[in-house]
Amino acid sequence: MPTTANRIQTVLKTYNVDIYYGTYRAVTGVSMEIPKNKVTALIGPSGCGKSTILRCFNRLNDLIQGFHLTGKIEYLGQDLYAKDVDPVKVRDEIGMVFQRPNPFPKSIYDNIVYGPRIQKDTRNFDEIVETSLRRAALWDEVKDKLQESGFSLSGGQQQRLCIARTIAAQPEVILMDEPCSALDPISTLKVEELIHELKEKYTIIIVTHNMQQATRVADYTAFFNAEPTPKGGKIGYLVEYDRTEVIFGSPNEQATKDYVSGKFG
Ligand SMILES: Nc1ncnc2c1ncn2[C@@H]1O[C@H](COP(=O)(O)OP(=O)(O)OP(=O)(O)O)[C@@H](O)[C@H]1O
Repeated sequence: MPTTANRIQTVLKTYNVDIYYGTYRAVTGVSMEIPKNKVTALIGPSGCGKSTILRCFNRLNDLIQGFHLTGKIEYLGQDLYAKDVDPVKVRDEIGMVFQRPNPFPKSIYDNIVYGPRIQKDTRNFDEIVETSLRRAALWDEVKDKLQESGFSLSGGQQQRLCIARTIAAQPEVILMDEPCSALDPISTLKVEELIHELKEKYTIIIVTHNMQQATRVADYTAFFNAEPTPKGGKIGYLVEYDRTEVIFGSPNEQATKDYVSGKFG
């Protein structure tokens, strides 16, 4: 477990977190630590709360009416939900890449500098654009057409543009919610290679339905499951969290074994 590896620095830590939408408790009792400069995958059957948890890490659920959580989430040792924490700043430090590429209806260049412009960033914008696109492994493909629309790119390029846009805000953590589910196999491979490179500089948490993808990209994997509730709903919980090779090779829990061997999902 990441918890026992003293040398690994923890970036995010959850303490017995329960997450509610109104009176409905979607997720219960999640305690986990996210190690720095590693890729952590969240896997589990549909509805077990993977995206719900992911969105709590950058306070994106705040935008949903009725959302609240109990327990605690710490980011670099600070309470992420403390009253004086600005959720907009949190989202710069903990960026998000979504399932479907969502470039803004602007040029490639303006997509990248969108955040820095709002933040009144004093860095040189040309440099931000080049560095972010290079880190997202897209520079060579777009350097001669920076003023063209982000929509002129292929789906896979658009997703790398969105990753570059996230990088331009200088995040510490990048959250990815099924970032390859709308991409073809070759674009998927490129994004997976990129994830490998990005972890040198960033901490990555990825939700994926694709178990091969988890084994390819993740250092650690958290398996979530859901139990039916008496009221007919489902409640999600963390079953097992360990190094990816343990989760897929010799998990401790029977449910993990069954899930990773495809017995349910
Ligand atoms: N905005 C919302 N309002 C109310 N309930 C929600 C909302 N978002 C998610 N839920 C509920 O919370 C539970 C967990 O959903 P979530 O999307 O986090 O699961 P998931 O594991 O990511 O699922 P999937 O793999 O299908 O994307 C589900 O029962 C879902 O219906």
